[in-house]
Amino acid sequence: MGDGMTAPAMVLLGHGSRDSDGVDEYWALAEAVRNAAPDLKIGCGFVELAEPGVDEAIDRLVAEGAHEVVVVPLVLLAAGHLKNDGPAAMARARQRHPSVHFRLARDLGIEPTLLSIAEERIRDAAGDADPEKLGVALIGRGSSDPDACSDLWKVGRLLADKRGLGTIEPGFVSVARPNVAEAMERCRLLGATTIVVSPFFLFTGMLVPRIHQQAGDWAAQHPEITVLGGAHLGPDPRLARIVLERYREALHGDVRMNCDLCTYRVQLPGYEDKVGLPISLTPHGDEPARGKRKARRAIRTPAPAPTVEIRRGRFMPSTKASDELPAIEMRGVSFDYPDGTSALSTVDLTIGRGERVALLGPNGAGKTSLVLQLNGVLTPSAGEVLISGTAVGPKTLKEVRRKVGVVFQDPDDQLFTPTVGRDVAFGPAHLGLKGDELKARVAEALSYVGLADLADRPPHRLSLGQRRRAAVATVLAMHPEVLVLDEPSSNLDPAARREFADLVKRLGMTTLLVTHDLPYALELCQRAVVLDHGQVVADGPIREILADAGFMSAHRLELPAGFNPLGG
Ligand SMILES: Nc1ncnc2c1ncn2[C@@H]1O[C@H](COP(=O)(O)OP(=O)(O)OP(=O)(O)O)[C@@H](O)[C@H]1O
Repeated sequence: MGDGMTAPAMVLLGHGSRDSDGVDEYWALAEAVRNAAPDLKIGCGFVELAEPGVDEAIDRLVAEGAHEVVVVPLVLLAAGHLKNDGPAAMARARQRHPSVHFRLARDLGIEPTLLSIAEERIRDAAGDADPEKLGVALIGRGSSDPDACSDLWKVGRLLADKRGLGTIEPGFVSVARPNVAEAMERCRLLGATTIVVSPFFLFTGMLVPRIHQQAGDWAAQHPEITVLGGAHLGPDPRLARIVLERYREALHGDVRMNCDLCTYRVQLPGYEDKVGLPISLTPHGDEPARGKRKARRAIRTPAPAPTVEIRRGRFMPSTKASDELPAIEMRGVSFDYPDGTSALSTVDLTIGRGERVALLGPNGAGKTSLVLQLNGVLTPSAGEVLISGTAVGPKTLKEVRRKVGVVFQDPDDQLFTPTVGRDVAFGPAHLGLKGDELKARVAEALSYVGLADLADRPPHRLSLGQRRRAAVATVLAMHPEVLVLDEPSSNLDPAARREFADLVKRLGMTTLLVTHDLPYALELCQRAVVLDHGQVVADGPIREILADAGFMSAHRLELPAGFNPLGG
């Protein structure tokens, strides 16, 4: 313990960013808060992507003697990070320091000074544009959390109210709609000839330039409209006063929108009985991420499935991949098709050895485009893909295609020779296997999938369920390290579904299951990654994701009628 500090202390909780300018702006605002309250002990910490982490910031203050700590999140609107990561940081801190009193302040929220700063940014951009012909596309981050999105609409309404700023049309750069182009289009349809695109962001980061880029794309289609880029709020020293107000509110217990206390935080009946603690109280992970994005829901690291072992019925890869290296790692992967369609946008994804992960998302989300990066059929426009540490590229294609076995939805894409046995032999024969070794490889793969007796059968004489298992055997014969299954349950009858699920479980391999069949995904996987518009919008325990009705409908994911993901 330190010098016996008695006054309460404050932690400024930043989100962190991969963009160093965004992190610098956080530090500038922290400096402004320090200047505004020189006597207050202030710690600084981030949820992710920058250091120090919030836990470290809290521990430092406690080590210096603080026994009352107020955490003030530097976020504009309450959404996932405040509702989940803030309370999670509190819960961890309470466990580590049971004698210290922790309080979580609310978001900066809809506040007059903040509105004035936003107004100034819009006016600076608009110059002397005629207010009658002015439209403002007020762009927020976008969230699956309706509270955060609806707050942006309130901000828009308040800015439109008697300030002479013209038409204000809210929009979102990711996840939620309307998007940037749609907000601008609404301004145009309402008669604007000048549109200011104003990012309602506290700090810059990866998304503010993206807003301007999207606005630029729209402007290129509408030469008749003057489009002006506005600045985000930035570390304006006036914000320091709001931060201190939030600190005082929390200290005196008067926090009205605080999900650490909110009785409405978990609205699912029986949630805690069935699932345990709410996600906001589960550990966030051991450390802040270093330069790698963790999606909002990556709150709990799923326990990896057991390592592949030599046992009857389990599959054993021929080469032993390093246990330390993830089976799949995608770092900042973006991909555009030649016609310019953006299919993936800065995807970060790490899948550990032995994990079974469901890749979910609505039609057109980018699932297939992602899968095809894993075996080098498509090449990222930016970023990189590593399979067990091997970077996917022209020189490693052969190795990577052996390591990643993709089983397509239509087994007939993989079964094209006169007999099942020859189909299974096809890949290993190309690897150079011959004679008894090749025969043994085929027999082994067929026995894993329960088709040992059908090696001489023509594939078209098998049932769909058998053909799908035969397709799995064709990739198992290559001794892959990763299995990718594309819609494996489609069109299977209940018995064949069950047999296939049993096979996947028995193989115990690192598996990426791409599917719209959510109950099947829940049965086979503990973790889900949700893609939408080419971005990872959730990554975490599948049960919690499927149980989040708001999130699910925001991403056009529907459970079958009457299916309760929390049951059983
Ligand atoms: N060959 C292509 N050329 C141009 N755009 C493409 C091509 N293939 C896919 N896209 C576009 O890329 C985006 C992602 O498509 P993708 O097929 O990866 O999605 P998906 O999640 O697999 O969809 P689904 O669930 O319907 O199979 C979509 O906007 C789609 O229209």
